[in-house]
Amino acid sequence: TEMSRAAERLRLLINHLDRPSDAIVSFESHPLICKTQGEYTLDTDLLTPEQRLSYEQNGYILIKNLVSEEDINRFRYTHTRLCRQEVKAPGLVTMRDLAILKSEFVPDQRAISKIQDFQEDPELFRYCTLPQILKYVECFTGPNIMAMHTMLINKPPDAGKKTSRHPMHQDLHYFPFRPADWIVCAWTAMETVNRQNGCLVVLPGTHTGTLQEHDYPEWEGGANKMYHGVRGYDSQHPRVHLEMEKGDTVFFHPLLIHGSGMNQTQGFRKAISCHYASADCYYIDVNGTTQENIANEVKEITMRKYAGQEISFQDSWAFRGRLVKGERTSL
Ligand SMILES: CCCCCCCCCC(=O)SCCNC(=O)CCNC(=O)[C@H](O)C(C)(C)COP(=O)(O)OP(=O)(O)OC[C@H]1O[C@@H](n2cnc3c(N)ncnc32)[C@H](O)[C@@H]1OP(=O)(O)O
Ligand SMILES: Nc1ncnc2c1ncn2[C@@H]1O[C@H](COP(=O)(O)OP(=O)(O)OP(=O)(O)O)[C@@H](O)[C@H]1O
Ligand SMILES: O=C(O)CCC(=O)C(=O)O
Ligand SMILES: [Fe+2]
Ligand SMILES: [Mg+2]
Repeated sequence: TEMSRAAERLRLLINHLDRPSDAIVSFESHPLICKTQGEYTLDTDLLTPEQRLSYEQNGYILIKNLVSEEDINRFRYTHTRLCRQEVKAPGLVTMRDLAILKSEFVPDQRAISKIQDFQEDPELFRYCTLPQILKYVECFTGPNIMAMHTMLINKPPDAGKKTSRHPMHQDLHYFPFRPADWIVCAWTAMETVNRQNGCLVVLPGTHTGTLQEHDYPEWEGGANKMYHGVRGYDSQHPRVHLEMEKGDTVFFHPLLIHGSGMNQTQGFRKAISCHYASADCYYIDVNGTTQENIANEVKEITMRKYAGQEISFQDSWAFRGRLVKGERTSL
C-alpha cells in the first residue's frame, strides 16, 4: 500500500534514532502488524506523526481527557463497594500499605492501597474494554488484544515512613511473556494527580534499553511486598513528573523506568490501569533470568492462595488474562 506522507516523514525521523537490534520485531503472519527495526508503534491512522515520534523517543504518550467523568465516577463507586465488601469479585487481590499492616483491618477504601485482578468485576473491567482506550492500545499491540493485568491504585496519605512511594521499576520485570514491544500499559488518573499526591515519575527513553535487575530498594522505612525497584537506579537520568487531570490517560512501554513519589496530601490518590499484550505474544521461561526472584514470590503467594497447589508463573498469567479484541491466538 502507499505510505502516507506523514508516515514517510516519521520513518525518516525514526531512522535517525539509534536503536538496539533486539528492537526488531516482525510478525509475518499478521498483515496489519509490520513493525520494523526501531519502531514501537503501528500506523493505524490514529496517532499523529508527532504522537508516534513521541512514543518512539520517550516510551510513553499522554492523552488528555480520554475517559469521561461519568465513567470514572462509576469506577470510583464500584471501588468503594468492593473495598467495603458489599460486592465480591472472584480472584480480586487487595493490598494494604506496609504502614498500616499492624492495625486492625476495617473494610474501607482507606485501608486498601491497591486492588489487583478485577477482571471478574464487570463494572471495573469495563475500563479495560473502553473503545477509546483500545483504539490506542491497538497502535502498540496490533489487533489481537489481551487484558493481562488490572489494578486500581489508591495511594494513601504517607504515614511518615515514605511507604507510599513506588520505587523506580520496569513493569516487564513481572511479565513472563514477550515481545516487550507488544505490551503496553494504560494508566488513567481518577482525579488530579500531581507531585504533591505522588504522580507517576518517568525516565523518558529508557524503553529502548534492556530489562534491568530488580530487587527491594534499601529504604529505611521498608518497601511494600513485591515493590521491587531497578537495582543501581540512576538518579541522574532526567525525570519527568506526569501531572494529570481526571480522565487523562498515559500509555507506556513495559521497559520504561517509572515509579511514583510519596503522597504528601490527606487524600487517597486514585488511578486505574490495565496492562495489555498482543494475544500473539508467547510465554517465556524465566528460570535463570533476573525475573526469577519475582517469579518465586508470585509462586509462593499463589501456592498459599490455592491451598498448596503449584501454579507456574506463566499459568498465573494465562488464567488472569482476558481477550478484549480479536482472537486469543497464543497467550
Ligand atoms: C504479579 C505481580 C503483578 C504486577 C504486575 C505489573 C506491574 C506492576 C508493578 C507493580 O505493581 S509492583 C507491585 C505488585 N504488587 C503486588 O502484586 C502486590 C500484591 N499484593 C498481594 O498479593 C497481597 O497484598 C499480599 C499477598 C502481599 C498479601 O495479601 P494477603 O491477603 O495474603 O494478606 P495477609 O494479611 O494474609 O498477609 C500475608 C503476608 O504478606 C505480608 N504483607 C501483606 N501486605 C504487605 C505489604 N504491603 N508489605 C509487606 N508485606 C505485606 C503479611 O505481613 C503476611 O506476612 P507473613 O506471611 O510473614 O505473616
Ligand atoms: N533509591 C531509589 N530506588 C528506586 N526508586 C527511587 C529511589 N529513590 C526515589 N525513587 C523513586 O523516584 C520517584 C520520585 O520519588 P520522590 O519521593 O523523590 O518524589 P519526587 O517526585 O521527587 O518528589 P519531591 O522531589 O518533590 O519530593 C519515585 O518513584 C520514588 O519511588
Ligand atoms: O503509583 C502508581 O500509580 C504507579 C504504580 C505502578 O507503576 C505499578 O503498579 O506498576
Ligand atoms: Fe509500574
Ligand atoms: Mg524527590
